[in-house]
Amino acid sequence: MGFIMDGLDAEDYDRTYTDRDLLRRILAYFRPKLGAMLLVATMIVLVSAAQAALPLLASEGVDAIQDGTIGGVGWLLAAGILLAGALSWAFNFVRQWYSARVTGDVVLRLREDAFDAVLERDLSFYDETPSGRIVSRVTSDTDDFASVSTLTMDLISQVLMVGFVTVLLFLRSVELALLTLLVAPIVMGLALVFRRMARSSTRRAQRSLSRVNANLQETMGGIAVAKNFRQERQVYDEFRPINEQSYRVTLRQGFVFSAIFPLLFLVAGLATVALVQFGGTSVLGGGLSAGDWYLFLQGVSLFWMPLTSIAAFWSQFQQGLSASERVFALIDAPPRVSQTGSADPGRLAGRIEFDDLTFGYDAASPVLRHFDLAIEAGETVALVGHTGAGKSTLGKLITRFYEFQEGRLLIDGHDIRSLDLGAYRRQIGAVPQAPFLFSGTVADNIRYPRPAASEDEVLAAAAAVGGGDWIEALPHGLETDVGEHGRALSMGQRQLVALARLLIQDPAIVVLDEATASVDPLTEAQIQEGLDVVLAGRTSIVIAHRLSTIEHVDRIIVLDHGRIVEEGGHAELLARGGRYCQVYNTYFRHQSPNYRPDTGFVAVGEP
Ligand SMILES: Nc1ncnc2c1ncn2[C@@H]1O[C@H](COP(=O)(O)OP(=O)(O)OP(=O)(O)O)[C@@H](O)[C@H]1O
Repeated sequence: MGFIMDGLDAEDYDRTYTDRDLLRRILAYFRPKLGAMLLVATMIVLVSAAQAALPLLASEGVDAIQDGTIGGVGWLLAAGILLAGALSWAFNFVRQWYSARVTGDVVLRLREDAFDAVLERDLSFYDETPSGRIVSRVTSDTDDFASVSTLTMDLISQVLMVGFVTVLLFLRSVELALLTLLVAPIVMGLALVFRRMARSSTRRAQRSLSRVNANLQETMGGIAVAKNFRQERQVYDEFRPINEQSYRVTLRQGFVFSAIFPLLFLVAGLATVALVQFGGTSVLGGGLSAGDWYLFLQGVSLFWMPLTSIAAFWSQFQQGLSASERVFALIDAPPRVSQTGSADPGRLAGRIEFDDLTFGYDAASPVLRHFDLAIEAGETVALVGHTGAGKSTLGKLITRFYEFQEGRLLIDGHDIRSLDLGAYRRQIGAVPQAPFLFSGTVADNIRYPRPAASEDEVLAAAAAVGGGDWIEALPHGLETDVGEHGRALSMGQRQLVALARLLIQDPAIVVLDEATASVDPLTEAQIQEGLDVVLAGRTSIVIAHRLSTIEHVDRIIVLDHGRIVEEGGHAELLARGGRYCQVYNTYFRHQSPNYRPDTGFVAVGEP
């Protein structure tokens, strides 16, 4: 199937539930709504009885016409039909209203649970799963699930009506009733065969849709870059096959679903022909009244409607089932980061020790092998090294976003796995290269880690960073709106906000991925001053990209392919002429204020 199925594989955490498990999970969501469900069930019975009464009354009318008594009972029958219609409408209204409420409440809970599960996932989950796919599970999949419950109630109502009609038919003529029923197993058999095909094609259609979503999400996220490089065409070319795949998979699904109808109608048509033939002959022979025959012909259409609609709804039903499967898989995905204890770490001093630690994003190809490193409490360490050396990886392990495979990671001498994760993370301040700001004001963003922080605290934090001059440059000071993702602020200003935010958080350990984007010298100086304030008294691990940082830290650690190849102070390492000098020549030399092109190289000795 090649192209059509490319990229539609399950996510790592996807699983297939048995129908029983799935049903049990779904029912668990409905259980708290038992009262409303009972009311809906009662309404369903009443609606079905009222609807089944209609053909019965009409058949009485036909009989009355035949034996000439219609003049006497006609108005009574007409009133009865009117009443049955009105009651059926009223019961149906109550049923629809309550079932909409039940469904709405269930989707509300399911969506909350799914969103909760998403928030609980480790960062590794977000690295591996495109955000569009996650969004698709929380939104459209839960919607599809809602349609299952609505359909289930519709189906129950129809099946009940079939029950009433069947009883009526048997009361009138056992042979004709048996003839009508004879076809039911054939239809059910067809529906069962169809079930399996429908479920897998639906699952693929949903995956292809979430692929479209993921692509759109990524495109929107990087639209500025795409436009900058005039890559709109390439973006379009990437989108086209994904969209086309979704089209083909959906078409295939449509084909599978439409194949069942002609078959069902054929079987239904044959059964009706037989009834017309047998019934007609019986009426002529006097074995059956015209009214009964009419009832059978009406009954058979009432009887067929639910069966064909089961098949018609099957697509949505399957869609809903596999949607619920996808939502439950998201909710049930086991965490990668597993804590063995929940000890309260108290206020951390901040000593960090990697002890013979082995870690790989993929366990088969470790990034760190038997890695040892001790960072003392309050020490500021700069990690340097070529791209892919493992600098960010160390940060991700300290922030406990990833689970390592072997060895130990000790925080103040305690195994990191034994700590209460929430309490531990609250004491870790992580600043990514491009700090993320939420929509709102600068003050809101500074206050983010501690919403209860007072205005004065926010102002003090902002003022402590870079002398606070930067606040005056903002159009409305701390009340300036930062725009979506902080786009209304310059890169430098966003970094200053992130530093002030750290002061409000007051973490014991800071993991800072320095921005590579260059900022003007004034902002650079403000950031440096801000860093001095923010990092003072805390253990700091800086993935260093700025010369001024590496000149000031307590210790520089040079990483290469996940190993420490050199460590020490800036001057000491420069004098040594080793690996640090290579890194320095490549990344830091040109940042010196006295830099002239092709100057400032530090001699590197033979390794
Ligand atoms: N989420 C991930 N999944 C799989 N492999 C990853 C992931 N993140 C990093 N890696 C791999 O791990 C290795 C170390 O990456 P890491 O990001 O730690 O390097 P780095 O030194 O921080 O590089 P840079 O300076 O470019 O950020 C690289 O080979 C990289 O390809």
